[in-house]
Amino acid sequence: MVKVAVLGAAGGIGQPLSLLLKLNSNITELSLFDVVNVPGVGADLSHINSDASTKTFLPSSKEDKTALLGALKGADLVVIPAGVPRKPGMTRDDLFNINASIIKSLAEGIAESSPKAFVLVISNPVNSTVPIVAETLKQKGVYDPARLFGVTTLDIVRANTFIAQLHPGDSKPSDFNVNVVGGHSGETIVPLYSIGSSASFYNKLSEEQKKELIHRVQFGGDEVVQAKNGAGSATLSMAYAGYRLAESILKSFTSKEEVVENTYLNLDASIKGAAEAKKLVGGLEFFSLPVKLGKNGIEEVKYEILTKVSADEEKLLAVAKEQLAKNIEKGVAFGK
Ligand SMILES: NC(=O)C1=CN([C@@H]2O[C@H](COP(=O)(O)OP(=O)(O)OC[C@H]3O[C@@H](n4cnc5c(N)ncnc54)[C@H](O)[C@@H]3O)[C@@H](O)[C@H]2O)C=CC1
Ligand SMILES: O=C([O-])CC(=O)C(=O)O
Repeated sequence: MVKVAVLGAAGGIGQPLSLLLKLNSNITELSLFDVVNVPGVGADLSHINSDASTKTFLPSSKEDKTALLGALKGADLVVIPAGVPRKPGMTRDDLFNINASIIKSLAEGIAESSPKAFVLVISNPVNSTVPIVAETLKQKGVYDPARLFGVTTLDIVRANTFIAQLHPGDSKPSDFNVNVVGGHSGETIVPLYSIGSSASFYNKLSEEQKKELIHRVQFGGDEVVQAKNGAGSATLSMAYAGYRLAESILKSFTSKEEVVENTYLNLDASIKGAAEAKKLVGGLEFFSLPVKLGKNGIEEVKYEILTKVSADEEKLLAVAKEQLAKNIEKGVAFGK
């Protein structure tokens, strides 16, 4: 029995993400929460003849907390794409003022109704919203850092696609699983193309092409924001990426093989490898890195990758760390 709750289920990401989750045979119950339109989304999905049951929860007023608490009750995994997306000319940090309080109130609901759930945070700015959730759960005395995941999977998905596009004929996107570390906005996103199966392809590029490729991964979100021209940001590719992380987590419960994904996590000393990682990232409390997944959440941080980076990547990391420190501080201060 696996219950998954989607908070913000009627949105641009929430709808296709809920569709993908409805198709997952490991999920028995899908719980859809939003402040608008969610009954229609639920009715539509409920006709699909996959086995997960579908329930919807819509608050009757701003003060009504029962819908959220009902949606979350007994949830094993909670995915949060609730909040506002960017318009052209905005940074992810510009979303902080609106999304920070949305995230905080949702985290309070989680603390009350599903304190043991795995929480996957999609809402931007991820660099700050994840610390907000951590602080909120800490205050409520239910925080387990191994169960909190900032969703940065879209950066990896993009990094794989964009390098393959530079080598048409001799590679395809599915050949790659590029490590992208750091955070999830602009220069805090650091693709480590020099490591693993991407290295030989990356090394064939000119210096100019390398720079352009890294910039494209760091600012890939802007491409979609501009193309949508005021109608929002990435939703379909994001639903795919969020689903990939959720699916991997569920798979890790029963898999005999190691399941590893990248996530923006709290480098808390209770997690194996986190103290080593924290030292390597200059003491930052949050950072996206590959982690080993399992029944209890994040079982181990694969920090070794940080010891293998090239001199150029080291420079990118220095910039990322400086910006991340500010984003984390802002989230922690708000969460408190
Ligand atoms: N982590 C990542 O890689 C990515 C993150 N995002 C972020 O995801 C968020 C959602 O994006 P979209 O789905 O495109 O936006 P959207 O506006 O289409 O959908 C957001 C949904 O959240 C709902 N919502 C608002 N307040 C709520 C609350 N208090 N409780 C529950 N639901 C609430 C809205 O009613 C709406 O249905 C944005 O913050 C966006 O920046 C987007 C793409 C990639
Ligand atoms: O760019 C945005 O605002 C949405 C996002 O996080 C992404 O597409 O990576």
